[in-house]
Amino acid sequence: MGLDDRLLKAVADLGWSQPTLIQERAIPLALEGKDLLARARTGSGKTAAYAVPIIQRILDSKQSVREQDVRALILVPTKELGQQVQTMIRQLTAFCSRDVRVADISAKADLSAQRPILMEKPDVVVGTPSRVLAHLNAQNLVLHSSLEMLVVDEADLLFSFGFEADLKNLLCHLPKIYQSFLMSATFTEDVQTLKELLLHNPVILKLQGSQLPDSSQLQQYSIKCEEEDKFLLIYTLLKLRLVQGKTLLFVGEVDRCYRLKLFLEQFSIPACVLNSELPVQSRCHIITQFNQGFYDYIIATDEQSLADPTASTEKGGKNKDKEYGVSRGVDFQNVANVINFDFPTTVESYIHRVGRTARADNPGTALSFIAHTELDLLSQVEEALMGDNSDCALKPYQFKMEEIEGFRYRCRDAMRSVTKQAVKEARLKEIKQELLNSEKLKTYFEDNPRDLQLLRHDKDLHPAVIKPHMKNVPDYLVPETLRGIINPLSGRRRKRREKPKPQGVAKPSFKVRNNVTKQVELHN
Ligand SMILES: Nc1ncnc2c1ncn2[C@@H]1O[C@H](COP(=O)(O)OP(=O)(O)OP(=O)(O)O)[C@@H](O)[C@H]1O
Repeated sequence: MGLDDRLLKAVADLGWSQPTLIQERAIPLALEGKDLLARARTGSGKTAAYAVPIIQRILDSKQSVREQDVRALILVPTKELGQQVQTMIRQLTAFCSRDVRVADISAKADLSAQRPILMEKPDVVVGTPSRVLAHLNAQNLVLHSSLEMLVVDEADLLFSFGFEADLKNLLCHLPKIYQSFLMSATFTEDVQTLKELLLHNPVILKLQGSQLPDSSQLQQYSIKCEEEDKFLLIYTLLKLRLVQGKTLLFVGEVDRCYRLKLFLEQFSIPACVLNSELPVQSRCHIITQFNQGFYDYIIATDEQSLADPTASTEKGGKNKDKEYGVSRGVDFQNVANVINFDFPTTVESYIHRVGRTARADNPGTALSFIAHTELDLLSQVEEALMGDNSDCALKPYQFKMEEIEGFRYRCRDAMRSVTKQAVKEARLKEIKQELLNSEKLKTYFEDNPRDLQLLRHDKDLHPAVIKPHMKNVPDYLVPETLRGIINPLSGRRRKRREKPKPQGVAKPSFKVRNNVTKQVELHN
């Protein structure tokens, strides 16, 4: 591709031996100066597909003596994504960081606090449309003469996050001519509108019919179970370590995050929660630490309250952050499993959630619990993901619920402690805790940017109600078919003292044993 050696060295350090399909197609076209509209499935490496040519073009331009100026603007729908894009660009510019400077302004710091950063005119600015517009209006950022490249990442989400007006206003501050890239996992009407607004004669790259990797990389299962059984099943899967590797558990509402966390706590299964009420510093820290292997489980809500930005004014929603998005675009690394504890409400949401696993070339598993009220949604997802030969992407998860009946008593016992009041208290406690953490993080990381190991986010929220015996699983409760192959006692305390695991390829996730008579009939 004729890329600068410093860029190639950074790519090599990232361990990327070859470009992904979207990168192979998009980078040369972008280097030629073409506008691009790219749709590629989630996790396919879209960020580098635009970041590499941007960096290359900035490096090229630095060969002639030019004034330092903002040359590229990257618009993202969420703060999490903003931070992630900045990190990716920093990694790619590790060997030319003086020549290509990047600043992410999506975090909710004071405009005036971010002003000095923008005054230095970083080559690349990353931000949400509302944030960028605020800086443009305050004249902290001036783009009308310098901007050469504009990226709209996760373009399908920008409008649904309520950024339409901001974006249109923002365009008035841009020069007449610049190169644009629109990146999206799905082509929606909103993307079409954006295309007309931003792109001139674009090359359209529509790379994959399927929006998720195929079954050789991503295995998808569903199991029908009602409310109590969901808790029984998740407890068994996690406690008996039938689910292995880093796992994202998605629930429908913020309350449910805490309900599930408190429930698992009873069995000494630690988990972090991630939702729009937590401060952005904490959210980003949780994601970073999860990527570094500090935590095995994150219980997350996704965009439910976000699809409708007005939800932030509704009862109970006033603290929600409309620029929050966990299932969209965030690069959780080496996630072995996504579990839909509550089924998502739209097909797109399913794709974005499940797209957090099986990223790049890694394998992954998705398991969805389906209550009878969610059956219609399941059919919609199945229809949308139907393969060319009418194969259903989601296979039934063969699990003999009757074999784990013995655990029901414990499960009910634990559920009794998770009262509405306990959930309410936990929710408050967590937010207070995270606000404190967030302050600590802010000041601490200003001085120690490399040290991210300061705080944990998976501490117990309600230690008083935990009964010590619940932590262990007596042998007689373990289904005969599973005895000898699982080690429920190997777990938390010992593990937590371990050093963080090195990053690596996600391991096959759900236990498979040939000697288990169909109890866990999963991958080979
Ligand atoms: N050429 C490559 N070889 C190997 N891994 C890569 C390559 N390019 C990117 N990756 C890795 O693939 C993962 C997914 O990349 P990225 O986040 O850019 O995907 P995406 O297409 O933007 O996904 P989403 O739509 O979910 O945001 C990242 O962890 C990234 O480091």
